[in-house]
Amino acid sequence: MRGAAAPSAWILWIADIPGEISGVGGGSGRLPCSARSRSLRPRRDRAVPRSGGFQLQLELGSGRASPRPVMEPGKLLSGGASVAAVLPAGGSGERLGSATPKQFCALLGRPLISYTVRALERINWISDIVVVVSLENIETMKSIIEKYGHKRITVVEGGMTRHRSIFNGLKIFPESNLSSCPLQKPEVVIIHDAVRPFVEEDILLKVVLAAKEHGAAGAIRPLVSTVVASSADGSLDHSLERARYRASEMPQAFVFDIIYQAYHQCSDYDLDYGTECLHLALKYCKTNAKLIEGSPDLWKVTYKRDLYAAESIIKDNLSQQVCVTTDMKEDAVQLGFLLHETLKNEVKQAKGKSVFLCKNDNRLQKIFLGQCYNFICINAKKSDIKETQQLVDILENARISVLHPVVLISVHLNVSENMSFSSGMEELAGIKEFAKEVKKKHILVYGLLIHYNKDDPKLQEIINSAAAIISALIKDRNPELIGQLLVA
Ligand SMILES: Nc1ccn([C@@H]2O[C@H](COP(=O)(O)OP(=O)(O)OP(=O)(O)O)[C@@H](O)[C@H]2O)c(=O)n1
Ligand SMILES: O=P(O)(O)OC[C@@H](O)[C@@H](O)[C@@H](O)CO
Repeated sequence: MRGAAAPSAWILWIADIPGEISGVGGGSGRLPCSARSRSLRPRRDRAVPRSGGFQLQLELGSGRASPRPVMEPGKLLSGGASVAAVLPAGGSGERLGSATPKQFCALLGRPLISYTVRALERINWISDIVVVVSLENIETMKSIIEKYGHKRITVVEGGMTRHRSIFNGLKIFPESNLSSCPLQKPEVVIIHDAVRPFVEEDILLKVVLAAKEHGAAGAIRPLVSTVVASSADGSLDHSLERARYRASEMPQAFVFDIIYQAYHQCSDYDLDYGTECLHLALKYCKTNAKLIEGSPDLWKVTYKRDLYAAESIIKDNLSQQVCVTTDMKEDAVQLGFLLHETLKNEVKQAKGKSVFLCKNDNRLQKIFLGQCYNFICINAKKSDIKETQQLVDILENARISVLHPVVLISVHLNVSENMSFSSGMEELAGIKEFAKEVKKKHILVYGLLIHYNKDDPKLQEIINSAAAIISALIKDRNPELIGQLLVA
C-alpha cells in the first residue's frame, strides 16, 4: 500500500464543533503562540461555487485570535523561572478493583497515564516531568514513554504512600543546578495526580503563577455532597456548612524549596496518612496556599465508573472534527458536499471549514496535524478502495494515529441504476482484510455503501441516513466493527 501517489487533486471539507478539544493531548485552544496549533481557515472571498462542489483556496492560519506572550521552552514568564512537574503514579488503585493499577488501565487502547503525561508535555514551559511509579511498574512506564513518544520524562521509584511517592519525585531534582545534571532544580514545581488526565494549560498556568507569588497554590472545586462528622457510636455528630468548604483537587504548585522543606520536616504519620500537600506547606513552612477554582474536568479517576466516564469524554473530544475527502469526479464531489453539509448538522452546528487541496499532500498533512481524527473518503467507484488506500498512506505518514485511534470511513457509491447490488460486492469484500491490516496502525476502517442517484427525490433522506451512520461510527470508535460494510 505504501508509496501510492497522492491523487491528482482532492477536495476536503472539515467540519468541527465550536469550542475546544481538551484533555486529550489537544490544546486548550489558547496555546501560547510559540506552541499554538495551526488551523485551517478558508479565505471567504475565494469561495468559488462550481458544479458539484466548492473549490476554495486554503489558507493556513494561526490557531489563535489574540497574541499571547511567547513562552520560551522550559521557562515561565517574568524572570525566566523554570517549572517542572511531579506526577505521583505509584498507587495500586484498590478502589477501582482491577488487577491493573488504574493509571495503567487502557482508555481507547492507550494507558490512562499516557493521556496525563501528554496533557503536560504539550505545554512547552514545563521543562521536566517526573513520573513516580512503583518498582514493579518502572519498565511498564518506560515502554509507555517509548511507544507514545513522550518527551522530557524522568521515571522515579515510588513509595508506600502517595506522600512518600511525591517526596521521592522531588528528591530527584539536584539541590543546586549543575550543568552536568540533566535535570534542573525548578523554581516552581507542579504536583498533579497521574490519574487526572483532563488538565488544561489554563489551570496549570494559574496555579504556577499563584505559587510563584504565594509560595503554594492548588485547584479547588465546590463540594457536591455535604461533609458530616460521626460520633463514636456512628451517629451524626455534626455537619459542615457546605458553602464554606471546597474539595481540594489537582494540579497544585509550590515554590520548590517550600514543598521540599515541608517534606523533609514531615512526620512519618503525615507521610503515611496525609492526603494533602497544601496542608504540609502550611504546617511545616507556614505557607498559606492560594486556592484557585478549577474546572469540572479536574476530577480524579478513582472508581470503575470514572474509567468509563474518562473514556467517553475522550471519545467525545475525538469526535469533534470530521474531514470529508473526495476526488474530483462530479458524483463524488456532489455527494461529499451534501454529506459535509448534513454532517455539520449531525455534529451539532459544527462550523464548516472547506478547503481545496492540490496535489501537494504535505499541505494535507498540515490538516491532519490540526487534531482531526475522523476521515470520510468517498470512492467514486463502488468497487475499489483506491482513494481510501491513498488516504491511509498519508495518514500513516502524518503519524496522527500514534496517540489516538483514527476513524476512516470508506464510502462507496452504488451509482447506476442498472448496476445490480451484488456486482462489485466481491471487490468490496476485500475491505475486511484491508481494515484488519490497517488496524495495526491504529486506523479503524469502516465501509459505507450509498445508493447514489443525483436525481433521486429521496437523495437527502439517503444522505441523512449516511450521516447518522457515520456519526455513530465516529462516536463509538468500536474496533470490533472494522471492515464491516454498512448500507445507507
Ligand atoms: N503509594 C502511592 C499511592 C498513590 N499514588 C498516586 O497518587 C495518585 C492519587 O492517589 P489515589 O487516587 O488514592 O490512587 P491509589 O492509591 O492508587 O488508589 P486507591 O486508594 O484506590 O488504592 C494516583 O495517581 C496514585 O497512583 C502514588 O504515587 N503512590
Ligand atoms: O486521597 P487520595 O489518595 O484518593 O487522592 C489524593 C487526593 O486526596 C488529592 O489528590 C487531593 O485531595 C488534593 O490533595
